[in-house]
Amino acid sequence: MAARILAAPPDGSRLKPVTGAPGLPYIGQTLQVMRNPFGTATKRYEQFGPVSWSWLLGRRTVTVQGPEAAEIVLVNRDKVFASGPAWSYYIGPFFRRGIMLLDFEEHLHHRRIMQQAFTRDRLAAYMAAMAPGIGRGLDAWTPGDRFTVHDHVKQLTLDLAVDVFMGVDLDRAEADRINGAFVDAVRAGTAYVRFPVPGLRWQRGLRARRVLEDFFRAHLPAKRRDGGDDLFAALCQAETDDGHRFTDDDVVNHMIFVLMAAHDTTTITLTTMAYYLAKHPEWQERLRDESLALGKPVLAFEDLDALTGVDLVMKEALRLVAPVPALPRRAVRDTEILGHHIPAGTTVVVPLLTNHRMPEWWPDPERFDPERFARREDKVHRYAWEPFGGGAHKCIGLHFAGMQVKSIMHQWLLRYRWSVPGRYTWPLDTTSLPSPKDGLPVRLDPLEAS
Ligand code: HEM
Repeated sequence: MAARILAAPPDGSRLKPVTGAPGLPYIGQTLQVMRNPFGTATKRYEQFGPVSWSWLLGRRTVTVQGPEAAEIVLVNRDKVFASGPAWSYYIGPFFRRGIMLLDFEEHLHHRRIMQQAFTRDRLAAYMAAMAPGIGRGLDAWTPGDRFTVHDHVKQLTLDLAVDVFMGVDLDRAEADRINGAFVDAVRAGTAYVRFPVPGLRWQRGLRARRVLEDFFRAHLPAKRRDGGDDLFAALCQAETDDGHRFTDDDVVNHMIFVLMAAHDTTTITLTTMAYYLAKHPEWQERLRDESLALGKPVLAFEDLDALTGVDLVMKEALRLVAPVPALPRRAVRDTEILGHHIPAGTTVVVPLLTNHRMPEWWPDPERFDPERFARREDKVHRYAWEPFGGGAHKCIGLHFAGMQVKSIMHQWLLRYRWSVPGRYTWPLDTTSLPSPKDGLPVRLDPLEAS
């Protein structure tokens, strides 16, 4: 494909233009990137280096590969890369006014209030609150030959979110309705047709947003009145030292966003861990031995650092399959990245999914090798391993995520052993957030019987 420049650098600037093989206007490389993100990224890097452009989902998009460029964009020293306008293009109608869609002063204001819902004491309370739900959820799993991990884990994390985040009792039908709305809202972000057509992703996303807003608005007055240990109550009560609080609209918008941010990402992490632990039974046994050695049916806050194996496997799973595959930003002024001219208004994308498998930064990147984190291969660059992003928008829930993933994995390892046939390779769908097309069917055996 013919190489073309994005825009000529200003005269006398000594900057280089961004080059790329943009493809057809609007569509460009969308299909290639979604269907084969790794192959497409490698080819691009070989041809154009770390900074290149193409049409992607209707936008002229600069993709910056590798940790050096990622650091420039995410750390954002000159406040030139805005998150809101970039993310809004993909998910704005469904997740508007979520914290990730706010920028600069306003973002900082909301982030300082939200931080109150993620203090150490709050985290310890969430962790204690989720333990019984994890046990109940896992006990309800039916062992067998074709147990679909992804679907069951998604159900479990949603049920936990209802418990720990919302603190409300929902019957199965209502929980399913809310889960369905989240699924539709997330999938709408990567719709090819980006306006409402009945039955297509975009329209389903808009309908889902209404369902979620009505749901949280209906529960809000009681939550403000009664308080509680859940995240919903925490957001209602959160107050900074100088007395700033969230309005009702803020609480609804943040709840919708945080639930989405929390439940899909941990589901993908656990599913990826389960896949590699099925492919590498020696690792599954090592983790199980550690959990057995702990001698506790339920993981406590102070045990989080004790399970070193699960920590390594979680990190490696997040490297191999970054649950948030790419982070978009919009340049609000003319700027530069690694000596390339980026005109104001350009969408810039940091591709976490493919950055984590660059052979330039990771030895044998396709290999599942959790020990690489014990050897600290990630130290090659601060942004080589970046599943939680970085800078002002760095994941506010990263400790929560670790806590939830480890709590679930601990109880899971103590109850079940799981396996896949030796020749099985999962079909990873990368057209939205990454997930296995087949739901990851495994053979699940109760521990005492296997
Ligand atoms: C393994 C699980 C998770 C992963 C991989 C993950 C990843 C990320 C990433 C990459 C971002 C940055 C987005 C950007 O810069 O554009 C982010 C932001 C965010 N995450 Fe997570 N996340 C996870 C779990 C969670 C959980 C459990 C919660 C809440 C309990 C959460 C809440 C948020 C929020 C609120 C933001 C926006 C922060 C801001 O804009 O200031 N995440 N997450």
